[in-house]
Amino acid sequence: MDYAQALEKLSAAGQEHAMRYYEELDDEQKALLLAQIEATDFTVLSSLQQGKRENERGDIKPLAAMQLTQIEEKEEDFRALGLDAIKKGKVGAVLLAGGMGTRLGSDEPKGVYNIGLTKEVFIFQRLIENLMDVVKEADAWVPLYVMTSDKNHEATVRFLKEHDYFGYNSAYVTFFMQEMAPACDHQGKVYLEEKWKISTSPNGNGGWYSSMYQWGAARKAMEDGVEWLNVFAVDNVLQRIADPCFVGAVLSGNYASGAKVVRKCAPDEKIGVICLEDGRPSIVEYYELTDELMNAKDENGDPAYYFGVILNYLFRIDDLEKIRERKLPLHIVEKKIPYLNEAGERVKPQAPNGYKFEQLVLDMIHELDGCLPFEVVREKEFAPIKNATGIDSVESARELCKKNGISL
Ligand SMILES: CC(=O)N[C@H]1[C@@H](OP(=O)(O)O)O[C@H](CO)[C@@H](O)[C@@H]1O
Repeated sequence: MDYAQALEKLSAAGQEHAMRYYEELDDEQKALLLAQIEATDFTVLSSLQQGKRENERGDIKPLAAMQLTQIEEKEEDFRALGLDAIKKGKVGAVLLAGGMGTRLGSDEPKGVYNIGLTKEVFIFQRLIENLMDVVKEADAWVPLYVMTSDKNHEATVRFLKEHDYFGYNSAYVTFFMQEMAPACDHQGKVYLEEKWKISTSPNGNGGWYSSMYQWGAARKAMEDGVEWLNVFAVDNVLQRIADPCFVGAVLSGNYASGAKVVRKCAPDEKIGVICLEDGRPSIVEYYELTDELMNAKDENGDPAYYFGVILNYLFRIDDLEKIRERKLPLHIVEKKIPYLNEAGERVKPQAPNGYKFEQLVLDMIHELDGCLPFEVVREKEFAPIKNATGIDSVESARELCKKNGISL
């Protein structure tokens, strides 16, 4: 893309200011900026300019989960079915690791964070050790796809190589990168992070399959005979991955997808709740949950929206392929975005100064025809690390690891 084409693209989106330092740049910087303008989808910004700040939700109703007692009754059959699929190489695992450890006070990829007390225990290591349990049980490697981002790709690949993938067979590890979306001020104008670089951030965890496809990793998975993908977050160190029982339950019910859920520990716990939206499975994220939904009760007096997702989903690739071209809703999130001011100086804002645009994995569930909410024991499977201390922190996760006999 040359200067004139870039300017035309920017003008059409009302973003000409992104080239205001162009004349000051050297040739390499000019080329970088032009390439970024070519690659960036500015149409996401129009949702803000049209004044659409929030997702409009449909008619929300409760959705029953398959509960622990029901699972226990069929556990043996589910496990056998799941293990068979894993042995045949039909189940892959997708680690969503595009994020940084910023909230933990680290400048490194989140998975590189060491939660050990007496020895090094990195988040990535914990997750790989969990997956190894299944590899041993099935006596088969589970293909592992690791999603990184522009912010952490090299550091992640280097770290895992240096640690010899914590014993995982590297022939079964594939990396792909998450796409980025521009970040803008409250008026919808993109920020610059350098004179030659527009501020961008990872486009949310809903972009994982299209990124996996664009990088050729999805095609490779299909060619290798993978039929199901277990997507999971980097931050839950008790995460059971490619869990044979969960896989078997989803397969036996012939669902397009499954979601591991836990009973919420408080009405305002920060997890998304599984529900029906206009008759289809869906998830309302915690920051979009209204007081009415939060406090609704069922006929037994229990919370009507009791089950929250732990960001561990199983998807059938055939069904993902059907929805790959569909546009997922955009969630507009207010954030602190470092930027260059009028004088060209770098500013690290203390308060939110603009928006990032994200697609969310939970919206993929709504696009699919079916989803099995599958209850798990939270003390055994849910130890998310979001903060350094307090709720959902390194500290609380360590406690839970200890209770599960994991030495740190
Ligand atoms: C978009 C998305 O997937 N959000 C997830 C994710 O939220 P965070 O904002 O990253 O804490 O993790 C939660 C579980 O820890 C899950 O309940 C929620 O739905």
